Amino acid sequence: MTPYYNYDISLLRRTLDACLNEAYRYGYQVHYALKANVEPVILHEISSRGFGADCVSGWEVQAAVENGFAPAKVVFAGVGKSDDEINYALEQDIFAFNCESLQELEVINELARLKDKVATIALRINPDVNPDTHRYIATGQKESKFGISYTEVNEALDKLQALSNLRVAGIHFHIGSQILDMSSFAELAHRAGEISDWFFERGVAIEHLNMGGGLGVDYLEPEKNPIPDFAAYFKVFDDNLRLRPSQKVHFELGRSLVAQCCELRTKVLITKRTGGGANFIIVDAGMTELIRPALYQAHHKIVNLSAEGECRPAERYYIGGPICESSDIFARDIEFPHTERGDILAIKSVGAYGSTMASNYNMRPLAKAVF
Ligand SMILES: Cc1ncc(COP(=O)(O)O)c(C=O)c1O
Ligand SMILES: N[C@@H](CCCC[NH3+])C(=O)O
Repeated sequence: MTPYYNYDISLLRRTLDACLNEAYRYGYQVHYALKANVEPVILHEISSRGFGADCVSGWEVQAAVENGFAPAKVVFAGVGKSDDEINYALEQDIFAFNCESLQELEVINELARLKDKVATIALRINPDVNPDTHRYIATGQKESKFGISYTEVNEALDKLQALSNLRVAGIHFHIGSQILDMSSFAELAHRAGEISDWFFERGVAIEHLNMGGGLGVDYLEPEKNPIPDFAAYFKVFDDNLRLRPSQKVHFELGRSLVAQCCELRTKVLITKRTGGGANFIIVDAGMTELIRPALYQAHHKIVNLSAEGECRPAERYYIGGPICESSDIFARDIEFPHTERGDILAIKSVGAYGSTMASNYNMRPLAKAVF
């Protein structure tokens, strides 16, 4: 039955409660970013606690609504939304569209007009903050494809005068993912306050400031730090984000809520030595179940469950999957207990961007989940 995703629902619940306790302290609303994980069991755990949803496609909006998230707490971002996706979200009366370009403002306005509706929107503004993370998952520098740039905000305001089927209620930011350096969030909070003031000075009352997501997790020592430091994270915003009366702050957290509650269990198929002398373990999971190492050189801790409680000598190993790609490698030259064909390994911290980024490449079936 390997490979399969093995979930720890108790850890998920503790993580969600820790997040909510800290967010409530400041009256913050957290929307769960569905792109991280869309297992219905997981979605129900999250929606039943009152989290909102952050979606990046019409299908995610549908999954959110079908799995208990209130449409009035759904936000819909995305640099390219199709008319069908926008129409579906309009019919659901979602909380806000996070708009990422001037052209998108016109498109949503027109589709709302055809339905005789007024769509609530937030402008996703690219704050030009460059966090310390892999360049493929940084999203808020000025070269990024996401959001409306600083230089276009004046033009956006002019355009909005004529778009009577839109109501601008918020501003939205998302600087990237797997960010552990709180100073990037402090910089974002300052920038967001300045931008909100800029709108007020021009007669646009910003009701909500959406800070996006991005809080990172400990991939090196997941057992030591299973629950991210939500207290420090929200405090940075409380300390650095200057609010006007009645303004609300929203977040879109994905990884930090679900990454640690799942491991990928996989069986050793082959052990072999390459011509270059590398000692290889080939397992039955591959980049089809977890693409993060191949795509971002991401590190995931791996343990040999079969060796637990045994006294096996340590060796140096490469651990890879069966996929016909040289990048299908989970770990390179790591110290690991002596491993044999048939052993079961656990690849940790795969609850976020594991199953949602899975593929059928090499005609492999999607792996099952066990809770
Ligand atoms: C717009 C937006 N919001 C929220 C998230 C969730 O990010 P994370 O999983 O890092 O919290 C992402 C993904 O990076 C995103 O693109
Ligand atoms: N998929 C990425 C994060 C990007 C999230 C979407 N903006 C990861 O696995 O780390």
